[in-house]
Amino acid sequence: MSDDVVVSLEDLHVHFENSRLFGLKGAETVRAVDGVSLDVHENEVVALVGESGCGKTTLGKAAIGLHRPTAGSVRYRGTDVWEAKDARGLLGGGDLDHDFEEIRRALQIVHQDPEASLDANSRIESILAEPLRRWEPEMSRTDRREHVYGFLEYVGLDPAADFADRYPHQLSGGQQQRVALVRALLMSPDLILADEAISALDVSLRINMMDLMLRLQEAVDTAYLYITHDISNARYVAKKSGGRIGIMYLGKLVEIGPVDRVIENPQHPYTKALLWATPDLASGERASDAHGIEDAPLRAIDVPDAANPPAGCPFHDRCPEAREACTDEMPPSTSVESAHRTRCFRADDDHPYWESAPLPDADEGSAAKRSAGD
Ligand SMILES: Nc1ncnc2c1ncn2[C@@H]1O[C@H](COP(=O)(O)OP(=O)(O)OP(=O)(O)O)[C@@H](O)[C@H]1O
Repeated sequence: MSDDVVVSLEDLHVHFENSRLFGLKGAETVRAVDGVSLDVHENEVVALVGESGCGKTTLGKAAIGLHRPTAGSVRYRGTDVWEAKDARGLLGGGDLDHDFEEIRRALQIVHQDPEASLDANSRIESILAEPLRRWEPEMSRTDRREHVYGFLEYVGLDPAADFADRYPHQLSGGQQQRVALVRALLMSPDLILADEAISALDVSLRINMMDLMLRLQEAVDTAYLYITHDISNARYVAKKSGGRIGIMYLGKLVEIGPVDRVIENPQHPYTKALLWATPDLASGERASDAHGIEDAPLRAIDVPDAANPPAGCPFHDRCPEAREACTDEMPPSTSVESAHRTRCFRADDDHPYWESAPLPDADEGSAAKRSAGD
């Protein structure tokens, strides 16, 4: 992993004010992202996983400058993205190292639904030439076409001239997604937010698409923030690229680290629950077998309301290891081993957590086991 950080999130919060009952009962605040710090390095793949509504998309969009933080910061190579945006048009661009146009070009997105993201009324060649016209105005028409055709062939849309001449609806979902990927790559981005980029594709095409994304990543030197609700996919892309996996729960990044460490030595009880629930992508085995977990390691199945999360650690009401201490405050980010970090008191052997009482219906067996170990 390069030491150069492309995007840095520091104590990032993105909150939404939603009106309740059509405005009749005031507003509620959804803490979609609630205090996340994360650095994404050059050429790195960071796969973010979590249940629906945990804030993955909001975090990803904030990381590429599409959501303004409620608090905290998003920096591109050291420049505050929103300072750069607000400085647009100012004389000297606010004296920032990177202006907003440069940042916008450097941070790209590939959406879940490629058809919706491609202009239905334009041919593929025109869709792909447009960013080049904008960002490489010096490029001749012939060079632009050569560039576009080269990329189309590289992603398997061959003969390129044939695909270039089609409209998006004349392509399959997998072909559309490859066009969307090419469009992002033509900007020579530093980071691509791939938001559930394969989940709309047939299962049989998903591995091909993940492999293609990784091949392109190496070819054009970009980093990926890869968002998925499926830990098997996250593991696949992170493992193949030597990247990291981050686990989100109700707006918090509860665990992050190199893929093997997170998968083979999960620290957060929520990560263990996700692994338990997920059949292995390659072998079809449940990870639970590897961890020897017999029953679902959860006290409650339902995810709490994002507008009204439990106090303290938001996972405590589902966590089989929860104790009184977990109801008071959110655990800090604690290092388990070099780059592997978790936000759980259990990572700190000296934390008062170990002396506090297990919650009434928590898994007393595992709590007692730990006490005996002490
Ligand atoms: N523009 C918005 N206005 C109000 N609330 C929003 C907005 N966008 C997201 N939310 C809320 O913020 C929370 C996080 O949503 P987000 O889409 O980031 O989660 P996610 O993990 O990406 O979920 P999914 O996998 O279902 O897309 C959810 O409770 C969602 O309803």
